[in-house]
Amino acid sequence: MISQPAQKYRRFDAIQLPDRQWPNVVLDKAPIWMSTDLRDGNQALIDPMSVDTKMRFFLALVDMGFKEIEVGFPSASETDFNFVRRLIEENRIPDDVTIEVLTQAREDLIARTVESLKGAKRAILHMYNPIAPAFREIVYRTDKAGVKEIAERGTRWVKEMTAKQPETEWFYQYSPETFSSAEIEFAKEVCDAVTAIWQPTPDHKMIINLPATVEMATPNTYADQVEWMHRHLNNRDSIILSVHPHNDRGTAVAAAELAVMAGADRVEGCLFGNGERTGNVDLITLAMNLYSQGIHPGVDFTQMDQIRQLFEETTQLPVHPRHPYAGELVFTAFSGSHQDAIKKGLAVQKADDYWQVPYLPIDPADVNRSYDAVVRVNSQSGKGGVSFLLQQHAGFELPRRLQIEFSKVVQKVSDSSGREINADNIATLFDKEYVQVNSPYQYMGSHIVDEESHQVLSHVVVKYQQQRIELKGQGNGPLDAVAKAISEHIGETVTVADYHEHGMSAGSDATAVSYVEVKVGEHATVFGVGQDQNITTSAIKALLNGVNRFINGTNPEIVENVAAG
Ligand SMILES: CC(=O)SCCNC(=O)CCNC(=O)[C@H](O)C(C)(C)COP(=O)(O)OP(=O)(O)OC[C@H]1O[C@@H](n2cnc3c(N)ncnc32)[C@H](O)[C@@H]1OP(=O)(O)O
Ligand SMILES: CC(C)C(=O)C(=O)O
Repeated sequence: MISQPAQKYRRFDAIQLPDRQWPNVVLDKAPIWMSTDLRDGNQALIDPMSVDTKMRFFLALVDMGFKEIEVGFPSASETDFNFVRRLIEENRIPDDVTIEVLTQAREDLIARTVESLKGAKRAILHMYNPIAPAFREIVYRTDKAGVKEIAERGTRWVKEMTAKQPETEWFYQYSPETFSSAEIEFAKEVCDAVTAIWQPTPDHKMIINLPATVEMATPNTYADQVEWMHRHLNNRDSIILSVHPHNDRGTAVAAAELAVMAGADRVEGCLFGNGERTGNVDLITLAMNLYSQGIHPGVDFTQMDQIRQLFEETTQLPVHPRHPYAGELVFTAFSGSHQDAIKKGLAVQKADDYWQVPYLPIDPADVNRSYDAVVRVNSQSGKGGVSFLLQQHAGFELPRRLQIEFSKVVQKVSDSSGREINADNIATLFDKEYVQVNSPYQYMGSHIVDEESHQVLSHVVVKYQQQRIELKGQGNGPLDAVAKAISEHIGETVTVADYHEHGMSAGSDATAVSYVEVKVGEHATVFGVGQDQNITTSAIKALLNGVNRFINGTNPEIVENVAAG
């Protein structure tokens, strides 16, 4: 980069439109969409699509609900010509879909284009020629009158040649290419001249398409240009005003949205923003932005993952994992506070209420993504994410303090590996840490006697140092009685600080899970978790597991005491 960019680059001169109306417009319906994936998208690929690949893409676009599809540049290559022929001859174009093809304003190319469409029921013939100063001077070496004449002459050829194929219902689209950098009055002059030749009517409109062939300025500047044309074009009621934003400055989506507010009826673009250089405007983001505001876009991206796969296979281009609405990671939260808010939001979100889950602009289920993928855990995650995954994948509903305790266990593992830890690993870690803790006390069986005095007698058989021993205790409930029995054996008072339980699944396989927070002497509490078909047994196991964890982890000298008998 140079230190004085002003010596090399000029500021773009915005048009003057002080009475602009578009900032106050609220969008309440979708524009007409035109997919140019098979033309502008295709011409930008390293390896352009074959006829078969184009057919696969075309049929997918039809399934998504696109009604206007630019299928190629048939005068440019045999592939595109043959593709158009196949579409027509194999009757692949549904009655409510109109195909479009592009041509330069050259007689031979227009003739070949019209020939490619023989037998089509309906077609949009799209002709373009550049009109901006740099193109006039550098590419055409002509003046304004020269490029206007190219547009007029081309339109006359299109009119004459299409008239000779009356079995097709023809629609004409004209693009003053490089509109974004052209003098606005001159753009109008050329478009009006073309319109005067074609003579559209309100019942049979033509399309005037205003390309930001290269995105030149901020989106509000493009919106001003579009509003100016919308207000000044002749025969506006006979014109479908279309926009074709490119993404050179990374603001094509905003430019398209503001352009529609400024009066555009139609938007041309590509899936995932494919197209020349930095791409055409991304139709998926545009449509989903409308959807997220409660406006149905008229195209359907429910099968988002399949659409992404189709796109990647046919274009050989990867979709960025952060691509709005579609990327692999866009419904995923790693960070603790996000996970916490999402988990709470999902828990209270009602199916028939307005969507308001924090951090998720739309319901992932609407694009066939599952909640499972929403929360992912690494060293930036907190208790919310960990317990959400454990609940989703293994059914455990941890009490709050256990959530806090276990998330530290998970964080230790993810911190030391430096990697994401998935739901299966979390479930395994939980099982190992809290449930399968069979030493020094391994539960073998129990006998609980409920006396009339409301005192409970427990006899718990455990395996301890390779031997079966029986621990006996008396308390005012089964857990209390077992706690007393263990207290006696380890020589420290064991109490139950907190207790939670829930069922794990319905039917004959139903098991109960118990979470017992154990306090030994004056030490900090620890949790144990037990699972069993019998709820009392699950609670006793949880208590033993808590004591085992305490002995193993917190207080090794008790192990020695216990071992010494
Ligand atoms: C912004 C866009 O995306 S526009 C679409 C761009 N897409 C494509 O170009 C893909 C397909 N194109 C092609 O394969 C080729 O350009 C072809 C086959 C159509 C034509 O190829 P060629 O005849 O070799 O011409 P080429 O494309 O190089 O064009 C150069 C000539 O056409 C003229 N020309 C370029 N665009 C246009 C136009 N829209 N209308 C009229 N003439 C044009 C140029 O001034 C130049 O004329 P010159 O030879 O007298 O100097
Ligand atoms: C042909 C036109 C519409 C085009 O692709 C562009 O200007 O980007």
